[in-house]
Amino acid sequence: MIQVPFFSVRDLVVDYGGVRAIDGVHLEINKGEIRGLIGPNGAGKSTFIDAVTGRRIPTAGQVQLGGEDITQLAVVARRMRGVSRSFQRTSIFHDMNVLEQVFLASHQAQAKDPERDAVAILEELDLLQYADWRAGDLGYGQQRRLDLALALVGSPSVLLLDEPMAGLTVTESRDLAQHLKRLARERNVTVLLVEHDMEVVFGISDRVTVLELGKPLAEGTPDEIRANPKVREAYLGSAA
Ligand SMILES: Nc1ncnc2c1ncn2[C@@H]1O[C@H](COP(=O)(O)OP(=O)(O)OP(=O)(O)O)[C@@H](O)[C@H]1O
Repeated sequence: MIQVPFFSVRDLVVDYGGVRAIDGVHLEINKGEIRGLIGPNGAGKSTFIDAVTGRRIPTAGQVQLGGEDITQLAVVARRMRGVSRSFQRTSIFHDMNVLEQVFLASHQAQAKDPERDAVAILEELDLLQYADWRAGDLGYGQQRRLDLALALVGSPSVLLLDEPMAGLTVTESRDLAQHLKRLARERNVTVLLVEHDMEVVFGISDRVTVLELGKPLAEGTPDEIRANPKVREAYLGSAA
């Protein structure tokens, strides 16, 4: 039996005026898979996430979810179909308390029972003990976990994470990575992880795609990508 990929992007092209930021990217991800997306600065990773989530309509190509073409849908319509994201910088509200903002986000995402959804997510991310804290009083590692909580409300089926470990210590990064891996498995979420911390990407991804100047350079298991001479030359350098 042929398995139809749960999530696919076909021949994607994205231009910013005269700059071609994504130039023919084709990518297929199975349900529940964690896919790492890496590449040097300016490779097009954030642009790729913007095009998949509807923040930027592509010049050409298609985005499909569960066989449905969602390329022309607006951000909110995609979120309702289960496409969620986090941003490079945290998008939390510092003056609002933790539970309140996860509850509101859950309500907005039209979860069946927003309060139950919010409490369950906070518990899974070890944040429930801070439920009545002002978010701005949390440590930075906890704030990034709150970011992940906000992206997980309403049980999305696809989660696109743009550098969720940015600014974290090594211990905090490893901790967030383990939470992410467990949540992806338990909730059967398909994850696209853009991250500069290679240990995290290689440690939790099922497969890794490498972009260079908007084009796909390589795809494979973490071991295959580590060993790929093209990738080592273009990106990982002698540190690989
Ligand atoms: N709003 C914009 N207007 C014009 N060009 C842009 C815009 N945003 C990004 N670009 C260009 O598109 C290309 C891809 O940028 P993008 O931010 O997607 O790369 P990235 O791989 O996410 O980089 P980084 O790792 O630094 O976040 C770069 O050449 C960048 O300069």
